[in-house]
Amino acid sequence: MTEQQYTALQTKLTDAQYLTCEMKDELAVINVRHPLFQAELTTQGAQLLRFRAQNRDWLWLSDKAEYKRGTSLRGGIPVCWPWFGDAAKNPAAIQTMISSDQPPAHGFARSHEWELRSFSESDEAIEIHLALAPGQHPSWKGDASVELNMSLSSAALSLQLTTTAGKSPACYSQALHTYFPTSEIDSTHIEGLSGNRYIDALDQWSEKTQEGTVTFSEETDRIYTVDRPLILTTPEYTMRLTGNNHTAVVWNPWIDKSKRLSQFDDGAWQRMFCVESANVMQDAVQLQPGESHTLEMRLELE
Ligand SMILES: O=P(O)(O)OC[C@H]1O[C@H](O)[C@H](O)[C@@H](O)[C@@H]1O
Repeated sequence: MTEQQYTALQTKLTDAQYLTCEMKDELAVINVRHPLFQAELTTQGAQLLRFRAQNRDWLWLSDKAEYKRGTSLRGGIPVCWPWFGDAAKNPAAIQTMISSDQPPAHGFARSHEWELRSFSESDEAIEIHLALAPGQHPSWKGDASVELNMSLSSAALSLQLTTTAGKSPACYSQALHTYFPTSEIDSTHIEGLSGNRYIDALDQWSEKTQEGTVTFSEETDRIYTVDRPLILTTPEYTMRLTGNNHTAVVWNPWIDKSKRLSQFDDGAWQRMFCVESANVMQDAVQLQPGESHTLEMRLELE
């Protein structure tokens, strides 16, 4: 973020009651200190890093997270857009939009600076609206724009990621890559996927069917078909995850991959898991010029 952008951010927040900003190492951070909940987000990537309400941390953030320009922080909710994961694994229509030989994993939105467009505050809730300006992304030929709305309250955390096609059609995949905390991965499970098809990225991308509850006992990297609310249970909490997406990625790096991950403690796989609200593979989005699509996700403690 340039000095000019940071000054603009400070000016926008001058009259805010519960929002302040500061520089943490290389990144601008917005702190939310509401009587009922607290949060922290970076304008880079429009990444929510922490959310605390009802005496619980709802998101996991790595102890080794680095506030560096051009790199997504490990934890919170990175925004993956306009492709998910390895670009080469995306549908052909998405790959043709990419103009780089070495496209970054999960697209570029998570490592680019976003702009705080507006916010609103009340006794119960705060809304924060951020946007990534179109036309400044060397690795992509598209001209679509993307905006993220965060709705924070003590009852629910909800995000809406809206893409609007420009003058040309848009085809993209995306995910709100949520990191959840747990004190014990062995006692953590996900309900709501039984009987659903999934692609196992760790078994040559073969298709399988989920039988019963999803538990973690090895490295896990799967793209599930979703058709109902997901219930996440850890020793500390039960959370309900809903949305309008038809795919979700479930991920835990387990022991070996943890050692290779950036900003990640070797033992951190025991204390986190990801359930990513996504539109990937067959659920990728196609828009005609001027059309919009919104990916919605909502979290509530049970
Ligand atoms: O390390 P990152 O680029 O942030 O990716 C972290 C993880 O994201 C997703 O869950 C993918 O399915 C995984 O294959 C990947 O390892």
